[in-house]
This record gives sequence, C-alpha cells and structure tokens, in this order.
Amino acid sequence: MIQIDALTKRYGRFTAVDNVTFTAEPGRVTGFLGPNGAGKSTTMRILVGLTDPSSGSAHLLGRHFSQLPNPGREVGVLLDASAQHGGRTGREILTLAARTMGLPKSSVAETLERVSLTEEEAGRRVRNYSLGMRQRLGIATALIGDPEVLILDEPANGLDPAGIRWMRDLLRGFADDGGTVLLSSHLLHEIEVIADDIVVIGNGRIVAQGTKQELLASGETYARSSDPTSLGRALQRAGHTAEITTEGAVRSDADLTTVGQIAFDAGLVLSELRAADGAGLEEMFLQLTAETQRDHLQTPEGKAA
Ligand SMILES: Nc1ncnc2c1ncn2[C@@H]1O[C@H](COP(=O)(O)OP(=O)(O)OP(=O)(O)O)[C@@H](O)[C@H]1O
Repeated sequence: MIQIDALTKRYGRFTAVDNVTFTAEPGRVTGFLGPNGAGKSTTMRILVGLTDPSSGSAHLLGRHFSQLPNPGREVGVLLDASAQHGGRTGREILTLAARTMGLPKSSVAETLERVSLTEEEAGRRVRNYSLGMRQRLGIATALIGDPEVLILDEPANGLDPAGIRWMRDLLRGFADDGGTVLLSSHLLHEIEVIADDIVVIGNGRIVAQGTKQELLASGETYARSSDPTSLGRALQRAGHTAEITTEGAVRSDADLTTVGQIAFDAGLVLSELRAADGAGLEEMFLQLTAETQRDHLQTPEGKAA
C-alpha cells in the first residue's frame, strides 16, 4: 500500500507538488493522471527516495523507501525506461538486478518470458532496443524481485497496441493477486480501461480523485417513460432540471429515488431508470485540467475555450 500525505515539493519559489494526499490500495490499480509538468514524476521520485520532499510524507508498505530492507523485493520501480546502461544487454541488466536482490539465476529467464522478450532480444545491447523493448525490459526489472508494489511512470509509452494490451493484462493480474499498482499516464483511455482508482493532478495539486465509477458518473439520472413531456414537467415543478433527449428519454439532475418518486406521484410508468452516462474520463480530464493545459482547448468553432 502507498500512502502520500500532504506532500509538497518546492524548487525555489516554484511549487512542483502542492499538498498532495492520496493512497493506492492493495488489489487495485491506481492511475495517476495529469498534463505535462503536473508533478507526477516528482511525486513518484519522492516516493522512491530519489528526491526529498519540502514537507509531507510518502510511505510504501508503512515505511519510507529508505527503510525497506530489500527494496527491489518489495517495490518494483520503472521511472525512466531510457535510463538503462546502453552498452549492456537486456540479460546482463536483469542478471545484475537478480544478483543485487539475491535471486536465483533462473529468475532472469522466467522474467524475460513474462515480459515477452526473446532470447535473441535479451542478447542485444540496450542502445539498440526500440522504446517498446526498453519499456518491457524496465517492467522486467521492476517485476523480477516479485514485489508487492509496482510504481510505473508512463509504462505504456512506446508500446504498440498489442504491447499495451499485454501490459494491461499483466498489471490487472498483478493487482488481482493482491499487489498494489501506481501508474502514471497521459494515455487517458488506458487509464480508463485499466485503473480502479484515479488521481488527477494539475499544477502540482490534486484536482479529482476517487474510484473510476465515481469519477465517470455524471451525477444525473436517465429515465424513460411513455410520457416524457409530463415527466419533464413534473421534475421541473419540483425544482429539478429536465431535458428530453433525442431518443425521447428524460435526463435530470434529480437522483434516482427522487425521479422514481416524482414519476410515481404523477402516476407515470417508468420503463427505464438509471444513472446517466458521464462524458467519459477524457472530457473530465480536459475540463479539470483546462487551466493547466499548455494548449488551449478548441471549441467546435475553432475558438480557444
Ligand atoms: N529539479 C528540478 N528543478 C526545478 N524544477 C523542477 C525540477 N524537477 C521538476 N521540476 C518542475 O516541476 C514541475 C513538475 O514536473 P514533473 O516532472 O513532476 O511533472 P510530470 O507531471 O511528471 O510531467 P510529464 O508528464 O511532462 O513528465 C515541472 O514544472 C518541472 O519543470
């Protein structure tokens, strides 16, 4: 489990991470979303002891990273897949990691297979690897010690669609086995598909967090009735919004119980009553971080929003 509490990092007068608090739970994949420069990497670097915070704390499995007796056996980390030594082969890098952690030699071949790097690829020098191969090797280095926690900064970067699906299945399996996963990404769709919990950060501050379901819920209700006009009027008389959709249903800001009660009181039969679909995580992400976006959002008319 990962606990970040009131974490702040200042560089001179600039605040890169501003009072950030969240947890990543075992058995769940937590997605850390934010535009460039939002503070994701800084938070992750503090978590693994590479950067000191100005204030606040970051704990893994109840301890500071530096207090973990054999960190690689407890926490798998991938911060920068390009940081590996280009002159070494993939197999050499994994062999060194295995030796440092006191793992048997067999763990190298097992992990290579787990990340689908072939024997021939494992024998090539890393400087000749594609970005996707570097990501696989980075994930292999994170996994080799069979840790309980995975911390991955943009792990989908450079992976092709099949690679992204592979990574998604791998992380899902890791969490289903009780592991804790924290991954950052700009790939909103990937986060939407894989994450159970989502933390959205902009300008160093958390702008939204919760379960995927909570964040994707629109807070509105969708109801179908044989007489949508009467239902809409009854809702409006009770002080709620009511919009008749193109398919003849009613969308309202009233909650499910209220819509059901108002329909009942008006003698209207409902054939469908459910939470209305949200606009999707991408829309939410763009809205929440609009102020911090470098590129202003464009309206359909082409004007900056
Ligand atoms: N050593 C440093 N000195 C000064 N400023 C820094 C330093 N490290 C990071 N920053 C600044 O802190 C802010 C947050 O950077 P960070 O790398 O954490 O963002 P990020 O969300 O990971 O972005 P990206 O998605 O682009 O990697 C940026 O404005 C960055 O320029």
